[in-house]
Amino acid sequence: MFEIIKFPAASTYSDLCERPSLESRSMDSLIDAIYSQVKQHGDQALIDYTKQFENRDITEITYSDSEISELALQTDTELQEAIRVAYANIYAFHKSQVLVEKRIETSPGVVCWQKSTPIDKIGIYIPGGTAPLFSTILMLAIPAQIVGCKEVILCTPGMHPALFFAAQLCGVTKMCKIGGAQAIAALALGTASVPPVYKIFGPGNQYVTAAKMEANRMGIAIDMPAGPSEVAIFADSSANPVYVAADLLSQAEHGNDSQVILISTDEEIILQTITEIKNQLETLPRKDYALKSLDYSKFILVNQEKEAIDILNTYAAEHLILACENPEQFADAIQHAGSIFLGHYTPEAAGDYASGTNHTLPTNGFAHAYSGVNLDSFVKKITLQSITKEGLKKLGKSIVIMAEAESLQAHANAVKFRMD
Ligand SMILES: NC(=O)c1ccc[n+]([C@@H]2O[C@H](COP(=O)([O-])OP(=O)(O)OC[C@H]3O[C@@H](n4cnc5c(N)ncnc54)[C@H](O)[C@@H]3O)[C@@H](O)[C@H]2O)c1
Ligand SMILES: N[C@H](CO)Cc1c[nH]c[nH+]1
Ligand SMILES: [Zn+2]
Repeated sequence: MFEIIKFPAASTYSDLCERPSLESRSMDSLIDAIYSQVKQHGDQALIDYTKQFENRDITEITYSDSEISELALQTDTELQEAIRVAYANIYAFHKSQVLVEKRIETSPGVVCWQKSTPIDKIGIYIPGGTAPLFSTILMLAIPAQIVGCKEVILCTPGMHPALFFAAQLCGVTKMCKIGGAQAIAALALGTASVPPVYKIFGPGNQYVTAAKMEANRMGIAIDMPAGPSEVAIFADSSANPVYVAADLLSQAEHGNDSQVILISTDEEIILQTITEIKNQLETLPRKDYALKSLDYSKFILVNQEKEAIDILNTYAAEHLILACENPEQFADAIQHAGSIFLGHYTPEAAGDYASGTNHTLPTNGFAHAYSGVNLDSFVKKITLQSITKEGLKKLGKSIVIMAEAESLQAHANAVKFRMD
């Protein structure tokens, strides 16, 4: 579990960058069955699955407004204040991402621009199987609130009062008592109680992820194929092993299949971090999850920073912490990662909760192609253009030549007739 891999002697890039395998094939028939039951039996299927998978009895699918208010009020006042602090920072960072309209005259008399409009109906999944991740509500409902999504349907199997407090604060319009693949199927297909949505957001376990992929195959947009949480840390000799160990454990405690990786140019830092992990594990309530995911962890000793950079760019971590002397310079060399945390006082937990950035990020190497959730995830961008008679006269010749070369005479005519 705590074996040190000496790079490059012992391993190839692909060995080092391997993830815990996700059992997606074996899941297919379960997901098909869940979708087909939800399609046929609607709310009743949701009630039955909630009993079967969670041993929870529900009679209604949605919470009433008064239930939400009563449960929200049970949130500890100190926690309410902490959530408000996080809300303000997340709001400010996401508000700064609003599209500023720019009209570009691409050629004389030809003006093009973009506007963004909200996705009217979205579903947000908030994991609640083993930990009530109310912070994820802030990450998904605040941007939706900023852009003005009309309906925000939240599904969670969790019951923590802060889930209800955060949902109220962020203007969630409907809250459902359901979790797992059945909740995603309900958002995709719609039932009497759950409206079908255009896009589904949110992380979750392998059942949730597989159900989101199925929704995507049906033509419903999803934020990204999110999977088990992961963190990679680069630590040089300036790093503090107590902090590094705490950061690694902060992801390892998420779930059995989380993956944590430490890369260092200093063997002593790795050894001290391993000792610290063992110490800190002793008092962790979720020690069992952390221990399991440490099975997938890697401790890699490199000779120079360049090797670390190459490994990290191949791995494309969901979170990358740079516990080194020159984090800005190091970050400049990173091309693939979900979110980067610079310096000894920037733990990933800050971004998980309250610094302002979004914590819904691409895992499993998807950071090679996907961005994390941001304001753009909640809008569509519409392009607009306006051309004057003079503008069309000038540009028209090129359009006609291209249209005729593509054998599309009607396209050419649409321009020609206006030029004549
Ligand atoms: N990538 C990210 O941004 C991110 C963020 C936070 C959490 N996560 C991940 O989210 C996950 C949360 O998982 P969780 O399990 O705690 O909560 P969850 O809410 O995702 O899943 C719980 C649901 O799974 C369903 N389920 C459980 N066992 C089942 C079975 N045998 N068959 C069918 N359905 C079953 C149940 O319906 C239950 O409601 C973790 O893996 C964590 O790492 C990822
Ligand atoms: N680290 C998780 C994303 O991978 C997000 C989270 C929520 N709460 C704590 N952490
Ligand atoms: Zn976390």
